[in-house]
Amino acid sequence: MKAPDATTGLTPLHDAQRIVLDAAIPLGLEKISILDTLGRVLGEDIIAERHNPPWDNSAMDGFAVRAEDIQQEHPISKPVTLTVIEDVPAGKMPTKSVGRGQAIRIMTGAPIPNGADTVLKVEDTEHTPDSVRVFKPEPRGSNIRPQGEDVKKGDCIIPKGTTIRSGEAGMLAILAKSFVLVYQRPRVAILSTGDELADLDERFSEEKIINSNSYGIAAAVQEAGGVPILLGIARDTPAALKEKISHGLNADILVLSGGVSMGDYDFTKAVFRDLGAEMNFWKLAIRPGQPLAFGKIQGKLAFGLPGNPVSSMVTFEQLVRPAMLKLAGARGYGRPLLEAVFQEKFSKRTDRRHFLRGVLWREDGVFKVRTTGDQGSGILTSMVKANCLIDIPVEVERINPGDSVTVQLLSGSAWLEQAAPMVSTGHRPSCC
Ligand SMILES: Nc1nc2c(c(=O)[nH]1)N[C@H]1C(S)=C(S)[C@@H](COP(=O)(O)OP(=O)(O)OC[C@H]3O[C@@H](n4cnc5c(N)ncnc54)[C@H](O)[C@@H]3O)O[C@H]1N2
Ligand code: MOO
Repeated sequence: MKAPDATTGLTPLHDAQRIVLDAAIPLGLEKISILDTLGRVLGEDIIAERHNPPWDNSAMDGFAVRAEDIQQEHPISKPVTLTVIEDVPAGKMPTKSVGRGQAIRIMTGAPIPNGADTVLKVEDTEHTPDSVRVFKPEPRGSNIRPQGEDVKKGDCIIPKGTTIRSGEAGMLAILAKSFVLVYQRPRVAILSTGDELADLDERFSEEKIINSNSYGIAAAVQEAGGVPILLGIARDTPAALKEKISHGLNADILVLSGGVSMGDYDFTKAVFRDLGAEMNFWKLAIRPGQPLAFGKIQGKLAFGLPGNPVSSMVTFEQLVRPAMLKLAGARGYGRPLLEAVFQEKFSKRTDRRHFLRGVLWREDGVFKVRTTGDQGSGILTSMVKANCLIDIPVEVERINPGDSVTVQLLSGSAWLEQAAPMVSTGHRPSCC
């Protein structure tokens, strides 16, 4: 790791990410039902034990024929007539072979009978129960889906480390895998610190503020595929902090928020050290989210995130989420990235990488992005409005409208849904 920058004393995010990822070791495996696999990471290679489709089958409703029987010079005026010898619906095997001058009526998905090498679409024919007239000759092999065109027996179809989506779930069913091995979901214990905090629904006096970080972080944990365990609020004493932390050490990751900066009541660092953690305390070269503690306590990853609500969310995104994904066995640890055209003026000092909360949309075939407005680290509405984080590198001092920027897409498809109404007005649709 590079030492913190000599003039600023700040540690590059990239170095912190490398240390965190090096410390994160994938969890064990468990066997689960196919119905529970959505979003889980596969812990085994899925090898096909049979072909899909299992046999050559028809891609159309029509007639299975021999190509050589339907080649004709004047199909409209002198169509060939074939004798229909059998009906094969999907789910039945043919019992007869197609001989010269013969056809078998066949439905989409049904196995191709022996002797046939081509399927005619029903709408290109005239037919009775016993005969079919062919008005449009098809080349040999038309409308036949060959055995194994999708999956070949013995091939690795879904590799270990794949996150299961609907396509993979369907494929598991095709391959008759009703139970599969997946990585365990990371359990993340969440603790908020601070005497100023009151918990949601608690009766509290006017000097208190509601603990929102625990709930934002819990949702972020779930979105990353983990299981949140809420430890509540620790008061600002080392003893209270230690006691609460001890409850969280059954989890795989411990995430604290608050108490990591320079205040008289900021004990996170000291308590982490007392608990035997080999501690990294960083002043990260990012904004928001400068002060941050990270280490291992009794083998568990422990993060002390900054208390400001946006800072805790942004540092979760950049450090905790990647660690969770590595624990969960995933192959990639980052969000999807896009290049977009910045729509505003922005300037900053060249000491920190900034993560601006942004609104991304597509207009005239181009991705465009603007900020959500004020970017203070206590302005949580900036996260509510955002569908992306705009990543402004450390060394960049100024961005002008029309400049290209990199954005990290936040969860789901919100950026697509929001695009249209937000573009024209620049605001969220108002509440009713
Ligand atoms: N002298 C310095 N002061 C501060 C520095 C610094 O470098 N030198 N850094 C500032 C930055 S940047 C940040 S970020 C904060 C981080 O402070 P802490 O992690 O110690 O957090 P707190 O002081 O406990 O709280 C900060 C702020 O966030 C609110 N908060 C805390 N926990 C929650 C919660 N669970 N839910 C909602 N809001 C929470 C808290 O009330 C404060 O307003 O330090 C700066 N100071
Ligand atoms: O890092 Mo603090 O998060 O800038 O407010």
